[in-house]
Amino acid sequence: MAQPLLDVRGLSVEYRARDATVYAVSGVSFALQPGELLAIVGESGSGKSTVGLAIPRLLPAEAAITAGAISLAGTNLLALPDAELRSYRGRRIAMIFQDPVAGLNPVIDIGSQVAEILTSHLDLGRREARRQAVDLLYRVGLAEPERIARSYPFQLSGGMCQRVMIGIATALDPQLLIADEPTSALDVTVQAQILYQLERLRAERGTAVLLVTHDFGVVAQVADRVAVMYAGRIVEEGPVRDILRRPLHPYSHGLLATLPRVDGVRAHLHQIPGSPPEMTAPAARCPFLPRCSKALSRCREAPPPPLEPAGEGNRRVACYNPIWQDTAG
Ligand SMILES: Nc1ncnc2c1ncn2[C@@H]1O[C@H](COP(=O)(O)OP(=O)(O)OP(=O)(O)O)[C@@H](O)[C@H]1O
Ligand code: NI
Repeated sequence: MAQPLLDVRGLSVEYRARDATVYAVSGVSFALQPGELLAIVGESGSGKSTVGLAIPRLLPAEAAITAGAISLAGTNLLALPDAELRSYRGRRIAMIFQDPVAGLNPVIDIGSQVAEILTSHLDLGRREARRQAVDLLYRVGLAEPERIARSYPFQLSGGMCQRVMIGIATALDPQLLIADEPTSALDVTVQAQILYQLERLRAERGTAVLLVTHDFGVVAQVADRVAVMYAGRIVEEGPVRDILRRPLHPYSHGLLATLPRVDGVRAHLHQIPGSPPEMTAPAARCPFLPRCSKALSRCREAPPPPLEPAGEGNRRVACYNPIWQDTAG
């Protein structure tokens, strides 16, 4: 296969607080092709956002990338000088987050905020930037872009603000959009509209999207592939359809078993008995072991590495005793 757009290999991230170190991400690897939408799904604290923030090197000061490599179109982002990295952000890699209002300046009208990203990176006059800003607002599905451009964030709904954020994030046609829980704060109808925007972006502009979510319903709607995270590791990765139909890791199996089958009901992932381990020491055994009904003695010896099950091209599972049966229903 051609060189992937994004290649994350063996990424490990620690947070170093005064009294403890949190091993937030351990040996995470995945690749993303242009125009592909990969979802990272997992419970709160599993390390999803840490992975998303590590890519454009936006982790807080107490975080350290202790192992691994991250490359975008062949360029090693971890070795990129700060000045170059800054020009990568926005231009090649963009991010959107859960709270769009927090990302907007409350005292500047929307049109100026969108125009600002254009004029700061491109050689455009004010008038032309404003015109392109209005175009951009239209492109993200805002019906009255002229009026929206004159509005202030408090005059818009959360869904409209998230559309504006998608417009700002994609104004410069980035190769990669990292979207961290972009719809969690929105109600279900609006959520679907925002997901549709992401879907269009990658279909029409070939933008690769890394979508961080705790919601398997969201994954099922838009992702091509999914990486399931548990306690800082990817426990299973593969095409969404395959994983939904036949999850191999006992954790993914449990997650999907708790998913309501009725459409429109939002599923959350906190329903497997037990809780994830503290991540204050490097894992010496499979982190899912205490909650696993299928554990073998070798699961105590070391965390299982990602394995490619025979006959399951395109899939990886970090488990010595995967489940080989379809989900019921
Ligand atoms: N600044 C920090 N200092 C110390 N520990 C942190 C810091 N940020 C995150 N952590 C810890 O790192 C682990 C991974 O956090 P992260 O935010 O990446 O998880 P997440 O999967 O995105 O969770 P959520 O769904 O709640 O957003 C958690 O145990 C979290 O408590
Ligand atoms: Ni998060």
